[in-house]
Amino acid sequence: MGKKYAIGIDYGTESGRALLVDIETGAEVATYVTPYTHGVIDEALPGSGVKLEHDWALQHPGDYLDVLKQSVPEVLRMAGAQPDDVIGIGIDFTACTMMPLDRDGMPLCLLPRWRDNPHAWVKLWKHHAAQDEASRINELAGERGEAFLARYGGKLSSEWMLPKAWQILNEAPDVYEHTDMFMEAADWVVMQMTGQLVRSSCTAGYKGTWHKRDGFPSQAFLRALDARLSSLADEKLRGPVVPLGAKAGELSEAMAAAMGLRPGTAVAVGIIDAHAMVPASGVVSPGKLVLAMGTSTCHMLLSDREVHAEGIAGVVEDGIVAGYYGYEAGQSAVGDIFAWYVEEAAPAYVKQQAAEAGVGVHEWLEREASSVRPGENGLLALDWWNGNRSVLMDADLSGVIVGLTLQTKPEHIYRALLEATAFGTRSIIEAFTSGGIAVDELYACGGLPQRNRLLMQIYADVTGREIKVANSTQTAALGAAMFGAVAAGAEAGGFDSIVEAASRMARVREETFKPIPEHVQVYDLLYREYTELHDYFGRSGNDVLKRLKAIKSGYAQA
Ligand SMILES: Nc1ncnc2c1ncn2[C@@H]1O[C@H](COP(=O)(O)OP(=O)(O)O)[C@@H](O)[C@H]1O
Ligand SMILES: O=C(CO)[C@@H](O)[C@@H](O)COP(=O)(O)O
Repeated sequence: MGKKYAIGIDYGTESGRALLVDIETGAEVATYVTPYTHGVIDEALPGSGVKLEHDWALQHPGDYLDVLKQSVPEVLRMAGAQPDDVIGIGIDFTACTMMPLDRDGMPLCLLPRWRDNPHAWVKLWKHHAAQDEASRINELAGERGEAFLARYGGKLSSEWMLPKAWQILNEAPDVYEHTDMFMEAADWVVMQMTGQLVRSSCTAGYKGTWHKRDGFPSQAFLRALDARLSSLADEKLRGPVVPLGAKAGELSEAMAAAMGLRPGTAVAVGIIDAHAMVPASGVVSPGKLVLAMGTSTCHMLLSDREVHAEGIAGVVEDGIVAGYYGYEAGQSAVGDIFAWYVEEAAPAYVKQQAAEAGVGVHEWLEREASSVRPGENGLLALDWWNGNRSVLMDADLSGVIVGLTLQTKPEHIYRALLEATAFGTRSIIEAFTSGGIAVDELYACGGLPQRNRLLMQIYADVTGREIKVANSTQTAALGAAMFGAVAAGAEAGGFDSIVEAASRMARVREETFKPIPEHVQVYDLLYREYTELHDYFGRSGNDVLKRLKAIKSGYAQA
């Protein structure tokens, strides 16, 4: 029998990547990235040029289909694989990345009547303009003692489905009215491939406030929020919610032709990108915190107990691996903060010296920052460049750096930003442990661990824990491919469970990052200061960040 492959397609923030994986060995045979033509739309709509307000982040659904049509044939070509060799496809996606569809499943933004209306477009996970709606949902759910709230750490994020759908209703009631269904992009792409309306229990559970036994928030709650919302769950979020690991359907004739695959190939239920990385890091049992580190960081943990605590962005039964409660927490910006510094704030001489040294700006800054000892830069930063998703769950917060002097150098600031994200991760670990969920080991995956060794050493030093690193550089795509192999099933040459797939296809590197005791000591002191600053700016010690935002928003509305 010839080789059998699964394809994983990872839909990130800026691009989509297909990965062809050998099912027998987990070897990553070929990978191809298709950048989204329209990227992240955060200033003006393509075509019409309609301006967007602060905190908006949209995408073009056509870009997702381009990934299927370009990246998939390309990996087959690169590997010299035949369509019959591919037994399953899985996709992972950023979430909550949602869109309004008409009765034919067409995204409204693709229809001439709606394309000039920003609310007709895909709202990307980091669209943060629904904070008012999120705050009101949290307030009312708290007053009514709604059971769902506790599963989301006491606060829904403005990134989640409910605030985003309500923002559409508030600001564009005609778009809301015309919407037949709201759908996660992950589910929409699966529907394009298979023709089946299937909602993933992972996206619905973490981002749609859906629960295995209780379903979506009740009609009574939705009505109390806004009478016009009362049928949201029954109508616009309708459709079967299907568990992870299941087959969503089979590749249609038309899509098989477009993707260069065999019609009937098994297609898995979609999964959130970060969550796909858990089994792809070899983690299928409790106590192992997985840090999916990229543009943002998501922290995932399995447990056999359900607890509710501040700082846990979501707990979903069977949400990652069947049989366990899957916990998620997260930082809305990590790599994005470093990118901001490199692109917007690093002085020209840094870029010039990096170019002269023949290295990238990140690499140059990493090298310079490596010779700064912990605490030596005299700086401390709060990692809220894109708001705070755990522990405070507040998109209106913004970044802070204290301790700047005339002697401060770019590498000092860069290091302070790396450290700030590590402190943010430590506060999430402490939220888990003080909530009663054990964190015994740390696993890192995603794009960052492979790119920045200093960052990983700082994480080991700040957390005081050894960090294992997933072997794959495309952890999310590997996880998606593993789910594709499970959707195909053992009879077709795949697997019957994700646990089996992980034992065959996933592994960690031999090298780990170990904490350096002297660094740990200094970072313990600095973490105490971080916590002070965190509570001062984040827990109403001083609302200056919100007042600044209000003044800024005044200009946007003028
Ligand atoms: N050497 C580096 N050091 C720190 N951050 C980096 C480095 N190279 C890239 N980044 C950041 O990593 C992020 C991309 O991470 P990746 O995991 O590839 O993407 P995504 O999270 O969208 O899937 C970007 O925000 C980028 O700025
Ligand atoms: O919110 C989640 C997962 O819950 C992610 O999709 C989101 O943070 C985006 O992740 P990336 O950093 O772009 O991989």
